[in-house]
Amino acid sequence: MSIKMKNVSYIYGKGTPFETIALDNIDLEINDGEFIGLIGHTGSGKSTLIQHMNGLLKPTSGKIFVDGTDITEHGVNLKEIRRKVGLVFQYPEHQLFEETVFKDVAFGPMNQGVGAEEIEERVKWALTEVGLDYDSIKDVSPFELSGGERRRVAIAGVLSMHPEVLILDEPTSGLDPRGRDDILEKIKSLNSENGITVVLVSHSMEDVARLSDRLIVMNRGKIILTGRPREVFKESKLLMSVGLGVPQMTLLFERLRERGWDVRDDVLTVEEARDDILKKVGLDA
Ligand SMILES: Nc1ncnc2c1ncn2[C@@H]1O[C@H](COP(=O)(O)OP(=O)(O)OP(=O)(O)O)[C@@H](O)[C@H]1O
Repeated sequence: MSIKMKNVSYIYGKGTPFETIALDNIDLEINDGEFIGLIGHTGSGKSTLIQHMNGLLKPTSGKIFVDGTDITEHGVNLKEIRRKVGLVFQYPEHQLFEETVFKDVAFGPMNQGVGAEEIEERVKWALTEVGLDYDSIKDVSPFELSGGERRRVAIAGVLSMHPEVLILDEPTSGLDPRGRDDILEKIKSLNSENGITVVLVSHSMEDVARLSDRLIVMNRGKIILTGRPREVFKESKLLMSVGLGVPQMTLLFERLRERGWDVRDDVLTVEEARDDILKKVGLDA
């Protein structure tokens, strides 16, 4: 399923002294089946952008088309759009509230009037997709689970709606390295095996470089760069100028060290650091 934005702007607190232009004339096209990595410095507009993709926020001006339907028009079935375009917020496990894992994952389809038998099938499928064992976890209270398991249950709660697009805002934050890799692998397979279009918001250059077909780089409410990871990382000076250079690379090196990699401390230039990153994520060919 495709998402298209035309001249989209969004202003928080319009007409007040706190007015902030969070999106500034965005033109964007996400194609069916793509895996998009959305990156940008804190406050660049990533969260605001993704909330426009399923109609949670309405643009101050501009148009948004989901599968050809203009979702900014009056009378559009936004409930159906939100089913098709699933949004996983940061720390989604904070929104778990039911007594059992089953009830939590079943909540969305139940609200849509899906029949009991199909709900059970969907819950089973969604929990399996995120790497949890249905039989042993379905009757457990989400509050008895580990942080990583709760995160998976929350993602399963969006998957049970059978979305065609899955948007995730920093789905790995706060997880340990193994938990992070495991969740990212599942997300990648939802894209490559099930054909779900994915938009992944991440501060990890390593993750987006490895997983995405295409990167979108935001700065101050604008898209300043888009392209295949290899093309985007070539623009090291531009990335540096918008605060996306050295700190992310430092983080990447820390992560690689955590995994026992022998990482040099003496990276002197951005170009060297970039080449190192490209090599480590296998994009140096
Ligand atoms: N509810 C709000 N009210 C007013 N201003 C807001 C609100 N939410 C975000 N902003 C402002 O809009 C701009 C874009 O914020 P947004 O949260 O979309 O950025 P982001 O790239 O997702 O940041 P982060 O990486 O920290 O999540 C920032 O200047 C932010 O301060």
